[in-house]
Amino acid sequence: MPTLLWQKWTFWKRRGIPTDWSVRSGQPFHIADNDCHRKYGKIVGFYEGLRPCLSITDPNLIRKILVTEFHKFAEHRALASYSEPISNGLFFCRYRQWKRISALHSTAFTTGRLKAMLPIMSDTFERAVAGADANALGHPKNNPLFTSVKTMFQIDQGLNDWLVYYMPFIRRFIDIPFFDRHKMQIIIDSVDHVVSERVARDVQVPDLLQHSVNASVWADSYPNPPANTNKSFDKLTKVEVIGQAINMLAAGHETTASQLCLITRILALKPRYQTKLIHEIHNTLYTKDTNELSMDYEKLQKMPFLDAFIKEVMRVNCSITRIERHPTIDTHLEGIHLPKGTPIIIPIWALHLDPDNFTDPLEFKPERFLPDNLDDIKPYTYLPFSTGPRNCIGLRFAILELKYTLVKLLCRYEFVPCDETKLFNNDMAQKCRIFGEFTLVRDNCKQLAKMLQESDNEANRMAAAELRRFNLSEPPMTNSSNIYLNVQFARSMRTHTTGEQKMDSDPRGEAWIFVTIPELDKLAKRFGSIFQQLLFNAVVYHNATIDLINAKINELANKPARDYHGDAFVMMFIGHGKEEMIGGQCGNRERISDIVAKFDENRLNEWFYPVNGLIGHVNVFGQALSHTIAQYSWYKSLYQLLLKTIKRVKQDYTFNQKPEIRMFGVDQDIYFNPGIYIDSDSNEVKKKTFHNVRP
Ligand code: HEM
Repeated sequence: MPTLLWQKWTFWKRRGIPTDWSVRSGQPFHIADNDCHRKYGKIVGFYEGLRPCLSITDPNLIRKILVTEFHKFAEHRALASYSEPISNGLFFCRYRQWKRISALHSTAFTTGRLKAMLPIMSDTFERAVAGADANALGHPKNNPLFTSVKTMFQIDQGLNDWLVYYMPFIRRFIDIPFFDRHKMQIIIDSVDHVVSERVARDVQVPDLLQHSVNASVWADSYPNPPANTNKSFDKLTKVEVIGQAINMLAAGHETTASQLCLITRILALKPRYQTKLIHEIHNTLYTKDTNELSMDYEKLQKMPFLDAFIKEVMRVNCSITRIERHPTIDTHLEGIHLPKGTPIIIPIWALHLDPDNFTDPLEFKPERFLPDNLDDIKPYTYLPFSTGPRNCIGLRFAILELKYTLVKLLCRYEFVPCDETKLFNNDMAQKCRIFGEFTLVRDNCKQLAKMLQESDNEANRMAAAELRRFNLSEPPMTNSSNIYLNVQFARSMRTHTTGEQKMDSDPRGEAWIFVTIPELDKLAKRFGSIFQQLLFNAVVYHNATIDLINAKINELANKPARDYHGDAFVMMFIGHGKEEMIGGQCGNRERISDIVAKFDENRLNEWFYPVNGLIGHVNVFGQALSHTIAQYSWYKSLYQLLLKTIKRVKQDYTFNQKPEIRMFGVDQDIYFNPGIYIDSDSNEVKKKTFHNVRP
């Protein structure tokens, strides 16, 4: 026995392949897969019980497995048992059956068919939206089909799943179903009913199910078989038609639904993408003459940002996080001997998060998929739908469905976070750093953590934990040269005089930072970095003279308002600040208040202008600011400067909202509103929502 175990569990070691010995069971696949590749590299072995499995993120090997040597690696894992009708579905069936069924479905998603499906999509969308309005989806439990389809793939890691994965040979003796029999029966009955109705009434619906029905022997038997019926052997049987239908329901429902879910969340949390998409919708689908929006298949293909956005969503959140191939014969892969049936895992999520494949893989950056950058995507590193002969058959349909639904939704709704919206972990960490950065004093940090902890909001409690963790870190981040600030939610900006202004354009606007003395260059850069992370186009003018400042201000003053595409404008002067003058060593001096005066409210009023169409009204405002730095620059350290600023913040709580940056100028303060504020009545931390005006 020990020899047998030794023999089994040294399978990968003997082939010189690193082995992941972590206990994978209990962990979601995508996490276990990602961890193991980050730790051991691109080819990693592990064991499911005694069975050796190989996980691969090497693009060259992936190409071989999925494309060039597909015939050797064509099988999926036999998840469904033979007694389950879904075992006849494309995804689950064995290679021989798969070849026949996939050939019959090869024309299921041609452009012509997709176009024919658009009216069905439209109808479904309208009904879904009507359902949402009437709260019909508020009680999904009342709809057994909906609940069964939705929960079908929620693998509960119960005994059956465990046996299927770890002791598949047991199925030779007992029939172990992979899917819940009761739920599956509900789906089977519904599909059977629909198909029987269609066949009996000889109805043709331009959808996928019809494709299977038309390719079946079943179709020939109701009610009058066509005279020239081709009764060839390759037709689908009744159980195969049902198998396809359940398969498509399962493969097509949760996958697209979960993408749409994440899309709405991203849009709510990163509103700049909402603005960008609306712009593109407006530019592509809006016809000025008729004042109408019209969408069709071709137009949807001509929206590069929409395409890139959806691709990036599917990079960070691929619905299917790993695919598998099992060799159909004993074979070799780059010299590695693989016995027939060895599970080969291609962990799509780990592939998408590999820094070798995508720079800053945790950052959400749709720009990676814009046409100009597509060449940077290495082949076989981005596989949300897999690739090769056995890739997702519904790929084109799914993308069309996502694009269509998203555009329709954006034309009607704006997505805003609500109290239940969980922040992304990444955002959370950054948010906490912001507080850490700007509250500085550890007691403040603790106080804030306490307040967040005590609020009854899950997201706030997570933020509290992160904040505490941050607060323990040594040395304090405030002394680091890298300001790590990312106010994802900064959606408004205000100063003493302007009141709150919407600020969610992309970019938010311009930030011009003039620094007049070389000793303060570093500080200016840091503020430049802050504004950049606040999504401004930030420019730092080093060695700025008053002449340069005036020249830039004149340039701005003469720029037509319509040429300016941001919501906010910030000008910051960093200099000696002595007697509220700016200039220092670089030349003549000028009172900051004189510069500010050039940007008085009257001038700014000209910058408010309406834009007709989808976007609604965009408020553009500019504000000249000078900053505490002008007054406190002799502290020469941002840390001390901010300490001073915080002291002022504490002294002067004019607004009950906790500003992320509050800068004291000669006569202006500035607030970036991240969306979190302290409610003065309840003293709770709350999240604020802003509503854009849409027609
Ligand atoms: C965002 C949506 C979707 C994603 C991310 C997705 C992804 C995938 C992936 C990764 C596979 C595995 C391919 C492989 O093993 O190499 C797959 C297979 C499959 N998908 Fe999709 N899918 C989506 C939507 C759909 C839709 C809408 C349908 C049908 C209408 C569909 C039908 C199928 C079928 C039938 C298979 C099995 C293909 C075969 O084994 O030949 N999928 N999908």
